[in-house]
Amino acid sequence: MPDRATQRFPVLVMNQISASGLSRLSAERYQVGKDVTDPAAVLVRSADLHGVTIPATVQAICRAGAGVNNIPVPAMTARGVPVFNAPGANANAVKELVLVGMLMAARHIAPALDFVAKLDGASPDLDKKVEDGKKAFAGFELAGQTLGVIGLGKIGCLVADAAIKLGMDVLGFDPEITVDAAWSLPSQVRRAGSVNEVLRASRFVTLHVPLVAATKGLVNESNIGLMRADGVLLNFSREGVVSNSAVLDALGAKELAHYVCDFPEASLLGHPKVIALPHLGASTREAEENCAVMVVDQLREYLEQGHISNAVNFPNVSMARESAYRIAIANSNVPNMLGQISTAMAAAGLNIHNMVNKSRGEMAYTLVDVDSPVTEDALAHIAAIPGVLKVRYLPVQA
Ligand SMILES: NC(=O)C1=CN([C@@H]2O[C@H](COP(=O)(O)OP(=O)(O)OC[C@H]3O[C@@H](n4cnc5c(N)ncnc54)[C@H](O)[C@@H]3O)[C@@H](O)[C@H]2O)C=CC1
Ligand SMILES: O=C(O)C(=O)COP(=O)(O)O
Repeated sequence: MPDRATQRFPVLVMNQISASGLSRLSAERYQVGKDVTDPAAVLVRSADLHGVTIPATVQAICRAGAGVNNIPVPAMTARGVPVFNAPGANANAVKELVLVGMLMAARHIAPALDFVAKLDGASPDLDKKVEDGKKAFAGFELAGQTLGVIGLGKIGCLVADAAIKLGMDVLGFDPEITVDAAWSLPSQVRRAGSVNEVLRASRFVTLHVPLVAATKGLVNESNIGLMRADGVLLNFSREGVVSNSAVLDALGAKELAHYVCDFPEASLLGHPKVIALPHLGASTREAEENCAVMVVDQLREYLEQGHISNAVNFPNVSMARESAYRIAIANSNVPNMLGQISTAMAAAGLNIHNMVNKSRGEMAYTLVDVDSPVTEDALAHIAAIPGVLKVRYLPVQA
């Protein structure tokens, strides 16, 4: 039987994850790398895990970022595997890039830079060319303009707040806004009743929703025409939230002034009215560190103590340790699971010292501290109960 208290957890790293986070995985307890086999956990950013075989050894997937559309969450839920993310850890980075995007569009920064790059430095009338040329790039100011924010989560709220501070008029829409998010918003943010209302009323519209079935093509052929002809659409959310063909048609018909996005899909490349960045929203040192530290700490708590925080498919669960012998069980949220689990424990001679059970949707999670060591046989009996998805034994390290 392996000594579970001293075993090292193999952690597979699938993207560039900040060393500030990775360094929190001690060499005594973790084996971290791009080539580890039989991983206990996967650390990932945007790598697409759909269609990838995720080994049966995996106990957790950690997204060092916000969006989890690259991860097969329902399949992981069915296996009792939590998918962690880092809510808010990169929100400021995205907010700042949204401000860049608005300013780039309003002040014609990309063509202006292009104009300057093409100037002949040896020309005797360089100054005159600059002064003559600049009128082509005259823009407008953000102050006084209306910004529509669709999705008032971690990023949308920061964008709304920054825009208010810049003197903009902000209109927000989020049918599922959380109480915390609502409290964090400046009182000046006006509430819209629909996406269409935002599109109609705003000079700038910025999207900060996750890519899910309900947000696929949120801005599309049928509603993009509601935007002002001098309007600017910003998409730092996900490519699929906007129909690129609808955008290109609207730009071509002069029914939209600019499309600013973080997703340079082929059809957008080279278009003079498209400002496309290479998915740079979260690519700051600070955001990368924040995300990595957050998910790594959540992972350690999960692997070593069984605690769960910020999993998108599990409830938050924690329980102070009062015994060295802890069992963590993920199971379907159906009747009589706890009864069967405690019966199996009693049959194995285990006395329950303390326990906590929480559920979220179809998933339930139980931490049980017992008074004596747990045998592999007892764990196998619990694992065999129909509806139990994963059982882990987490004894305290000697
Ligand atoms: N470009 C980049 O590098 C980055 C992009 N993102 C993207 O931004 C998304 C949002 O990130 P966060 O603000 O951190 O997430 P969040 O979960 O804090 O906020 C998302 C908000 O969207 C709202 N929402 C969902 N469906 C909606 C709908 N149909 N209409 C209006 N609101 C709706 C939710 O209620 C929630 O308040 C991520 O899911 C990800 O796709 C996030 C970070 C970096
Ligand atoms: O956090 C997110 O949702 C992002 O889109 C950031 O992606 P990245 O970690 O930079 O690959």
